[in-house]
Amino acid sequence: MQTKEPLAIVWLKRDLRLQDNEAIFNALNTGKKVLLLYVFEEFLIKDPHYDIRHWNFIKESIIDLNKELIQYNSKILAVNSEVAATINQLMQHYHIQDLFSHQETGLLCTYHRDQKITRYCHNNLINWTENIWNGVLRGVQNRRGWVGQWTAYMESPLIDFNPKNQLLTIKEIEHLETLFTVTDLSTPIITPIQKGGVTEALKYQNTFFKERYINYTKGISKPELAQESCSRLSPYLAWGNLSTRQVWHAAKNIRPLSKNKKDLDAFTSRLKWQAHFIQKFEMEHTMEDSSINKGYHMLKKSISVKYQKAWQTGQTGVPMIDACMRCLNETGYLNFRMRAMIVSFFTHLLWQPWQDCAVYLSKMFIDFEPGIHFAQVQMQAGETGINTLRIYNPVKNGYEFDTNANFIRKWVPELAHLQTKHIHEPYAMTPLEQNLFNIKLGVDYPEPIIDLKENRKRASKILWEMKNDPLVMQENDRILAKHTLNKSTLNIAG
Ligand SMILES: Cc1cc2nc3c(=O)[nH]c(=O)nc-3n(C[C@H](O)[C@H](O)[C@H](O)COP(=O)(O)OP(=O)(O)OC[C@H]3O[C@@H](n4cnc5c(N)ncnc54)[C@H](O)[C@@H]3O)c2cc1C
Repeated sequence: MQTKEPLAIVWLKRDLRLQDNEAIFNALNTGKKVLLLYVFEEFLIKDPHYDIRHWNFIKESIIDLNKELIQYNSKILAVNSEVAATINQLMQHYHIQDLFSHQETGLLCTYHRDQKITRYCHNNLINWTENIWNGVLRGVQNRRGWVGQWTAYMESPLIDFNPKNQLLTIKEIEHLETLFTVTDLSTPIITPIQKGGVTEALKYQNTFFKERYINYTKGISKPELAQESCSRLSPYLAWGNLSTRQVWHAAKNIRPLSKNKKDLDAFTSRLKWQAHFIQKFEMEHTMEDSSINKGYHMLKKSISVKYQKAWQTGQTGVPMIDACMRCLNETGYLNFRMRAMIVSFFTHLLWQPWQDCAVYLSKMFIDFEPGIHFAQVQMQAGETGINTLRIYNPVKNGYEFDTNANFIRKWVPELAHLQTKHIHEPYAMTPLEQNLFNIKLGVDYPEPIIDLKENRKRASKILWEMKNDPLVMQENDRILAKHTLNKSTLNIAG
């Protein structure tokens, strides 16, 4: 009987890079032949949190990796299948005892899939080694010592990619492809959404550290300026084209000569927030569809399809909200403050459940990262109990952060010809002014779908009262004990 050649498999997920990839490093360390595998899983493709834009980003990332892998005469095996079924097929040709991947802090459906894979590996005598993802720790009960461990992880050396002829060759992979439905990796060439891949990620990183970061704090809340002055690294971090540790090291390297250390430090502190929120989700996975503070489970809101549709499509009659939603739908990006504002509008002013808004936004954000996303949506909805309740006034935010209304002009072109004050508050125009400026509210642009002042009052009253509810307060203590960090440790200096 012919013996099969041993093969170690790297199951790529949200770690679509070769450098500083511990799963690949560990697989190569076995000394065996190594296959890099990406499985496009049907259950995830169909999951309501995901959109075609995410799968295109992943495909672009794989194409980019394949370009890099040509020099090693290899490529990624990308198939439409299930992970266990894929390994089963591969076992027809190879002796498989080793599977490597990063730990995933993902949706409940990926947790259940991982439980299945654990059983599968156990039954098939496969060792599944999962390594830490960006400093997020598994199985911890509280945050004692967390910052120290996270910092030590970030400060540790980057891992080099050095395959020494171990990767399966292109020819061998093409032979394997005959066993599978191979994924069609083609994607639209021109798109307003950030493209995936390490090459793109490095372009954003390099331009940011070269000059863009200088305006980081000045621009972070402004929807137009933030597009330039923020790093725009979030999708590359979320899908792992870059590890957080790579970005951390790059920031540290330029710091000694930087004349804008304040901006640089404001940026690197966000990298710590990233892990902080994902860690929270890792320790509180029910946050995907229930409020972390159980006291808010009694808060019931009735669903309005009309309101939700108007919000999703940017037709609420509140220009700043409509501009944000249209921009997000088209580009997959919004800066932090505007994300917070659209959540507040949906949950407070439209009085809709945060869960519905979380699902829609996860589809639209090209950087959808479950750990950050659910925690942030709940925080902005005011359902954590421990955070300050903020009900954003979209008109005030418009005047403050889009002072000349350029952002609204761009995304709500039907208002572009108006004077700035009318762009911010078109509903305040008299019939005579509407006539004069050639616009008819309710025809050319919607009247506001709600009364901003009244709805704000209602939300404020209910949510402030709930803060004193005994269960909310009891839950506050639990959350603080389990998840909070010393505030000063969230800022890094030097
Ligand atoms: C309702 C809501 C949902 C969000 N959902 C996501 C999400 O799914 N994925 C995601 O990456 N970010 C999310 N954020 C956080 C933040 O808005 C984005 O990370 C940021 O706008 C991305 O742009 P950037 O890469 O230019 O950020 P930069 O300001 O340049 O920050 C650098 C990196 O730090 C991390 N970061 C920045 N701000 C935060 C924050 N407040 N909390 C945690 N990490 C942060 C991100 O990884 C980001 O790429 C959400 C915020 C809100 C209010």
